[in-house]
Amino acid sequence: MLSSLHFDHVVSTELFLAFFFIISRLFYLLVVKPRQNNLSHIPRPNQGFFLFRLLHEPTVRELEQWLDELPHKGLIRYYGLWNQERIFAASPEAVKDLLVSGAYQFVKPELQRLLAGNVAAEGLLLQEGTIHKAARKAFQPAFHADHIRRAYPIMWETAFDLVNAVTMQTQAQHADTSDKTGSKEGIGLLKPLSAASIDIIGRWGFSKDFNAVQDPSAKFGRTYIQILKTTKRGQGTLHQAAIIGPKLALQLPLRAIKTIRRGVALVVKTAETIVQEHEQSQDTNSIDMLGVAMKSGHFSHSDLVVQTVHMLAAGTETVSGSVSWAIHLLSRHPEMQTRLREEIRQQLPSPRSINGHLDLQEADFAGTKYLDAVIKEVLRFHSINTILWRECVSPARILDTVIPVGAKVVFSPWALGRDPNHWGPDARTFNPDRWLDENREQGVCDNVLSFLTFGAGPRRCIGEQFARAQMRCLIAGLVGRFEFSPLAPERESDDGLEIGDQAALTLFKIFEDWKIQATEIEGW
Ligand code: HEM
Repeated sequence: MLSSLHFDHVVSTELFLAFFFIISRLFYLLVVKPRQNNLSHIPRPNQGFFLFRLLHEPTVRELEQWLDELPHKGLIRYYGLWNQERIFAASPEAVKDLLVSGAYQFVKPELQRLLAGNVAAEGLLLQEGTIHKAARKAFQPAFHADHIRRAYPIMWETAFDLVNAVTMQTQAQHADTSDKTGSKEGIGLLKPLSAASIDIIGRWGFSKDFNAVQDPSAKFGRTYIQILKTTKRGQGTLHQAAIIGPKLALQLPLRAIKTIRRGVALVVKTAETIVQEHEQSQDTNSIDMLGVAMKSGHFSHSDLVVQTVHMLAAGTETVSGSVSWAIHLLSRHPEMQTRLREEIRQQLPSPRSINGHLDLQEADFAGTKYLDAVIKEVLRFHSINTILWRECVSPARILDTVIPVGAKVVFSPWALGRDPNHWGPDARTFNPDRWLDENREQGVCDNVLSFLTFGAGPRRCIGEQFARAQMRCLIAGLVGRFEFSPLAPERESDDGLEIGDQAALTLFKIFEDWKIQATEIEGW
């Protein structure tokens, strides 16, 4: 009896100590640690009592609001999930210190490496230091202007496939509604757009025809679209995963995680086959992206497999998402859409008219000034990357502030690209003409580092010109042939929060059920 009492006493003391330890640890992590650095001079917005926002990670909307309302000298400090401190590089000068001079002192944080590494593999985007520098140098020739120029016929051919796929959807929709009320259901554009970006990188990058647009049931394209697809429920799960920590979340027996793992296994297997085929090929003049990277002699077999998986991820959703934004915005501005269609029809041959050899070249776009202005404006107004992250790994300076090791620093292509301080009072208006107006004071913006849609410095997007070229072809094909209009204009806005998830950690993810009305316009 006595020993049992003694045992109970010991257990309850241990429980009490464990409880006390957990509470003090939490108190230290949540309350003491966030205040333990010398960054308190950086202005901070009023975010309310910390217990009420413990599970909230501020969205790009909040960053934009703080840019407007909080007097600052280029840095803003705020608290995110679990009261963890973030330093927001809020001016082009601060961004320069972060991304240009401090490119290798600020690395991609663990969260991003874990999430991206599970889908996109540890390729160029996630490599650091000297390993990154050498890999980047080896890849650079593959993205040279001459090499991108050769991609135009491939991209135009894919745009042609895309136009046909959308035509089939609109015809099927008409057949469905012909005997009913004629109600508008719209078509889903995201899937064929994702398929087009998969086909383009397959054909240009790896000499591989995934045939994802023409055959939506083809296994590779179908699986890849499934991995990257975004639903409201899926985004909810992702937010919960961020709360409990991605390491733990990735171990949970969730259906979404199993689907992603299965999908990624197929992608890795496909990449392995692609690399093997290249290694066995007798064609020593191979000029696709992988062939050029192989010629550098820098990469081992397994490096090439990783980089192949990686390029597929980096170069698909970003492009399909940005084209989706373009179509959404043009659908809301019919006068701009008509002007663009007229230019496309005047300057470019219809994909239908060039039977057999769809041989469009970069030079054909010499006269499409308005198309290029629309693309620039879409990329500025709706950067697909909302907030990007860094972690300080060696003491560094941003402006006049010493940033301690371990600090999380963010920059926001979305918010800075729409900041009236750098783009003028109409910064939050979609206006492609700003890129054509030679009379604008100070040019389009006062500092090139206010445009961060492709990042900046030595880690700037290597695929930028390839992405811009794809946008030219895909938008020209679609707008040349179809008139797009919103399904429910009264519920939509240029900001487009209804078509995707702005709270996603890095990318603005377009929902797979986003629909739009498309009508074929004869004559091209
Ligand atoms: C509209 C389309 C695209 C956008 C908006 C975009 C945006 C970006 C941004 C912002 C970064 C820098 C990320 C950071 O600093 O944290 C980046 C890096 C990168 N992008 Fe893109 N990208 C696009 C298309 C592409 C394409 C088509 C490819 C390749 C096929 C590609 C490959 C990469 C790679 C490999 C990196 C890492 C570069 C490095 O760290 O050296 N991207 N991209």
